[in-house]
Formats: sequence, structure tokens, C-alpha cells
Amino acid sequence: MTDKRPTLTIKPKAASARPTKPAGNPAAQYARPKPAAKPERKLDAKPAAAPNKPAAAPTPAPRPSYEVKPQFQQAYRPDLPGDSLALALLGAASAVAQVRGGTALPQALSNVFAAFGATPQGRGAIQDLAYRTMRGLGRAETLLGLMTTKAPDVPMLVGLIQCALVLLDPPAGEAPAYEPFTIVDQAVTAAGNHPDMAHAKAMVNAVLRRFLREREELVATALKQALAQWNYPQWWIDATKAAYPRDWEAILAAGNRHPPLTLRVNTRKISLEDYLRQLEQAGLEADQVGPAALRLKQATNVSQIPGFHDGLVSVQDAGAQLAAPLLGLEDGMRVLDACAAPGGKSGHILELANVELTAVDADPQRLARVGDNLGRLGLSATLVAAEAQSKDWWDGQAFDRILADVPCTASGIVRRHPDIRWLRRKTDTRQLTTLSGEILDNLWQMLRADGKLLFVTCSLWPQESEAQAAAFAARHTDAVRLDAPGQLLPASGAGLDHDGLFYALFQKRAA
Ligand SMILES: C[S@@+](CC[C@H](N)C(=O)[O-])C[C@H]1O[C@@H](n2cnc3c(N)ncnc32)[C@H](O)[C@@H]1O
Repeated sequence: MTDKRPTLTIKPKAASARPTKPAGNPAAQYARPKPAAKPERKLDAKPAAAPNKPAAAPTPAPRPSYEVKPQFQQAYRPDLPGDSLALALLGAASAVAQVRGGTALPQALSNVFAAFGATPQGRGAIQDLAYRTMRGLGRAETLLGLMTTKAPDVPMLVGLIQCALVLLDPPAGEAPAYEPFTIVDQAVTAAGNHPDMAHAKAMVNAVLRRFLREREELVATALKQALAQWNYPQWWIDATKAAYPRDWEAILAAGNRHPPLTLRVNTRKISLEDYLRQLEQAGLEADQVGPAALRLKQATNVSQIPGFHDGLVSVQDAGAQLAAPLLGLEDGMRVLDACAAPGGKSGHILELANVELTAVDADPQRLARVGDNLGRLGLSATLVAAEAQSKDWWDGQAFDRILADVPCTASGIVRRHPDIRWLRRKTDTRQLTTLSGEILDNLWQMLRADGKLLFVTCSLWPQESEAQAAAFAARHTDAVRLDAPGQLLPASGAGLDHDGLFYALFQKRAA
């Protein structure tokens, strides 16, 4: 047990209801925490602006609430019923706090599941709430800032209130998952159950009840801020606006939608029509969103998907399914998948032709998943754990085709990974662009004359995609740029549903 006391204090109503003077960039709260930073213990001393000040951008005073070192007891196992909302809130709060500390959400969730000894039902509830909170975090953070004057010094306490606010304040058109009084009651129970938060029970109760009382006013004030309106850090919003002055709102909105479950039919084993019949027999409805892509109307566990374990289908976004066909594969070719894990595109390559595939990835653990995925499909490749910007691992024999699905910010797949926006820093783009440029230059030397290299990113930022492709073409005068989709913006609708991806195809001019 810790004797730490929560120090969050609640703003009086009058102060919170009034627009406050913009006092800094609220997105600064989303900077990655500096590990050595000391908790900021000062009270927010900024007075609220007079009501007749310009009300265009009322901003709660910035609070460095994430510049504290995570202190929560991650290994603590709560004494709560496995199927209770309190347990789900506590688990999701821990996951949110870990994300704010720099851990990717899937890893954070697996830490929570292990620490809590969560049942399958409990895992589902924790995961659902954590993902919802990632999509509503900007709004919850802003609301919390409007109701409190001081940075809570326990990150998990912040996470708990934010998770509860997300449940109390669902997105427009979504029905609340629970009665408000149940959410408040369970959040208080959750706080009371955790040694780091037990003393904050009354405060959790007060903040959440205050939100219920003043909801309309608080939400209206919060929504004047882009952070709350879009649920992305300000730099991300600015970058999207700068790159897509016409489409930025649609792009941000697309990233907040729930992703579909899209299947790739293994046409080596079964036709699309025959597989659609199998789905129908299993009571699953789907529509076609690509040559071999079927979007399930209702997402389901893969164990319920007919033929999944026999390799009839794989889970893959329809946009990602464009990669392998663009390579123009023929039997007998030597093909390199240079950043292969977890193997979605490797599997598709091997489904399309009998090629000799080498799958490289810098992360040995992720590379093992390529083996698992190919095993399920009954296919195989040479797996190499190595860096694609190095030649150490190469036997010197040129490849006929190279797929370079390079590491990037993943800004095009935020609907599937809503934590990415809170984990990334603005400077990541530059670092990743430098690395991917090195990878492309290195791989180009491994391509035979007349061979083709497909450059792919799941990014929306032009620096990582089109500008990188153009710079590559300028550096390599023997590179001929062929037709490819270029930048695909995230889209969903009738007969269409894909993430944001970029494709550029190059052929090496014969000497
Ligand atoms: C976009 S993902 C690849 C997705 C994969 N092509 C698929 O379709 O399933 C990028 C991959 O690049 C790997 N990676 C990161 N840096 C790398 C490097 N320097 N060399 C090779 N692989 C790298 C990551 O481990 C990650 O698995």
C-alpha cells in the first residue's frame, strides 16, 4: 500500500463555467512524459478571463499532468468481481495511464490482463473501454481540465476519471452503455479498491456528479477547443490540415470511426463466391470491398469465421490488399518482403504465385508471427531477423520483386490503433522518414535490372510518402516510376472501405 494522497482539487462552478483565457497549447499535455520530470504540484493559479474577453478559444489552463512519472501499482490485483464495470474501469484506467507513459495500447492491455488475472469476459470489457477512451481522450481530458484546478498526481486516477467521462458522455448518436448513476457508483468503487486511489473516492464522486449536473455547459465549453472536438493532439490536427486543406475534417472523423473487420479470401483455395456462401451458411453477412476483400457486417471473433483456421481467409484491410497484386508476381520469382511482420502481405504474395519469398523484419518477436500466419495458410518463406537498411544478411543474389512496407508513423491506420495519436510525437515523422529513406536506398541495390520495388506506407503525412517517393526517384536515375494508387485517404462507404495508405511502384531501368 502506498500512502500517496490524490491531490486533485475541483474547480468551483463559477470559474469553470466561464471561458478561460488561452494560456498555452493544450496539446502540450500530450507530449510524451519525460521520464526524469518531477511531478508538478503547483495549483493552477491562472485566473479565469473576464466573461467579455474574446470567447473564440476558451482554453483550460494547461496542466502538465502527464509530466509525472507513472506511479501506479501496475501489478496490483483488484478484489472486484470479474464481470463488474468497476473492474473494467480500473483495467482501462491502468491501460490509459500506461499509454500516456509511452506504452502501446495492446502491450498495456496485456500487462493489465496478466496483473488482474482477467477472465475472457473481463478482458473484453477492459479492452472495449480502453479503446473507447482512446477515441474520446481529448474531450475527456478537456472536461477534466475544466472541472479541476490541479494536476492529479496519480496517472491512473486521471485515467479512471477519463474512462468514466467517456462512458457518461458517449459520442453523438451512440447510446450510453450504462445508466449514469451506475457509472459513477462503479468508478467510485474502482477508486476505493486501488491502493493508489482509495483516498480519492470522494473526489471521483464529486467530479463525475458535477459533470452530470453541468453537462451541457461543460461540453459546450469543451467543444470550443479542437482537442475536445476532434480527439487528436493539436499538432496532429494542424499536420492534417496542412497536408489536406480540403479533406482534413473527413480524415480526422474517419480516424475516430470503428474499423470494419475485413477478410482477404485466399483465392488459391476458394473462390469469392463460394466463400460468401460459406459465410451465409454461418449466418454472417458481408459485402465486397475489393477484388478479394469482404467486409463483415458484424465484427466477430476469428474462431467464428468459417475456414479461418484452415487458411481460407485472413484478416486484412482492403487497402493493404492492394500491395501483393501491384507487384506483378510470376511463379519462380525471388521476392523480398523487407519489413514483413506480422506477415499480412507476405501471405498474400504467396497466395498469388509460387515464389521464393524472403521475409525480413527487424523485430524477431514480430517476425515469429509471420511464421505463424504463413503456417495457418499452409505456406512458407525464409524468415530473416535483420534490419532492412543493412546488407549483412543478404546473400548477394538479386531479387525480382521487393516489397518495402517501411516503418512509419501509422497515421493512416488510427481507426484501428486509436492510441497511436497519443503515443506519437511530432518529431517522429522526421526520424522515420530518415530511416525509410535509408531502407529504400539499400533495397534498391538488391533489385535486379527490370525488377520492381513497391514502396508502401500506412501514413498520411506527405513527408513519409509522396515526398519520400519523389526524393527516392530523384536520387536514383535508374528508377522508373510506374502506375500505383499513390496516397489513399481513409474511406468507408458502399463497396469501399480502407485505411489511409500510400503506394509508389518503381522499376529498375536495365543498364
Ligand atoms: C508497417 S509494418 C509491416 C506490416 C507488414 N508488411 C504486413 O503487411 O503485415 C512495418 C514493420 O517494419 C518493421 N521494422 C521496423 N524497422 C525496421 C527495419 N529497420 N528493418 C526491417 N524492419 C523494420 C517493424 O518491426 C514492423 O513489423
